[in-house]
Amino acid sequence: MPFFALRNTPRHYLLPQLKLAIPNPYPPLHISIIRSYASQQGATKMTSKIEEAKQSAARKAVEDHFDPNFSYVGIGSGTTIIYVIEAIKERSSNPQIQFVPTGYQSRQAIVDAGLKPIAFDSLPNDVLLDVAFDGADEVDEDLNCIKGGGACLFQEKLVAERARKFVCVADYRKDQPRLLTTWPTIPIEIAPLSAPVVLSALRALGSPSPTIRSNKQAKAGPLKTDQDFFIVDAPFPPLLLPQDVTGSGDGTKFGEGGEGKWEVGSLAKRIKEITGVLDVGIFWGVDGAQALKEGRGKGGQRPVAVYFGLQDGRVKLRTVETGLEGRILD
Ligand SMILES: O=C[C@H](O)[C@H](O)[C@H](O)COP(=O)(O)O
Repeated sequence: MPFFALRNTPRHYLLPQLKLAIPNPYPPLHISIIRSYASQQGATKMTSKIEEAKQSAARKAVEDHFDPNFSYVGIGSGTTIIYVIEAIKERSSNPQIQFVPTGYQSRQAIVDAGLKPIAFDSLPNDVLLDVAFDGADEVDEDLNCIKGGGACLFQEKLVAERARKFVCVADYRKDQPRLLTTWPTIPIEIAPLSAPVVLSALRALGSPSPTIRSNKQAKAGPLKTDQDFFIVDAPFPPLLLPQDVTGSGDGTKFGEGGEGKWEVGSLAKRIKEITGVLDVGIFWGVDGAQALKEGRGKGGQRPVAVYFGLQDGRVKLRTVETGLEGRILD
């Protein structure tokens, strides 16, 4: 079904319809041969398409939001941010710029690129970062993000909130109408001792099977974050936006967990309230531009702009103004 045909459909009805069935064009006998060849070829092609998409989005984001005269720049974590650093290096050799990392990997990447790192807690009190760049695991229509797929979220949130603007860079897979459309779980950083309490609180909120993330080798036990904490991955049904939420006939507010349905902000708040939770991998609320306008003296968790690298090499920019459709950049 073409997307434009769905545009007037209320979003919470639309989500299940996006799971399209793809017919198999090959007869059964040929399937295994084709599969092994295609999976090798396909995986390589797919990976390079994704990497190209990340790189072109990073280039555009840096072109639009980085100025070599900046003093402080936040650098997120993950695979996409490496292309951001690369693009910054191409544009600037100003040794005065200080780069604020969001964890171990991020700091290493800054140092490896020959840039100057400064720890978050060494920043002068009155300083706001000129910009913070970071990736995301999924971004919804209102630019709320899921982050923490690579186990970094707490420091990323600190840095995003300390920046005048958070600019997000991602590939086409992350561009979705609602959070938890294709990304399956909400990453949550917790104190190890609180694990049983947090898991049962999450079940009570409607998450069917929250799990503690393991290291790649399961025998190495739970994965530890940069804070030496655990990550819990909690599945929930796709998250609603405020515009999806309507009062139901019996006076209960839709989006507060009834029938397992949650609105983004309501769920983020409820999870954050659980004792033992350091932070939640939902970046929501005001963005940097709104926060500064309201005189909050700090930035916001939500990006002011998201650059998505597309499969065809172009880049799509989404802001609150462009809506889900976004704007294709030249
Ligand atoms: O935990 C990791 C961070 O939140 C990343 O920014 C996020 O997972 C996106 O990572 P990538 O750029 O590798 O897709």
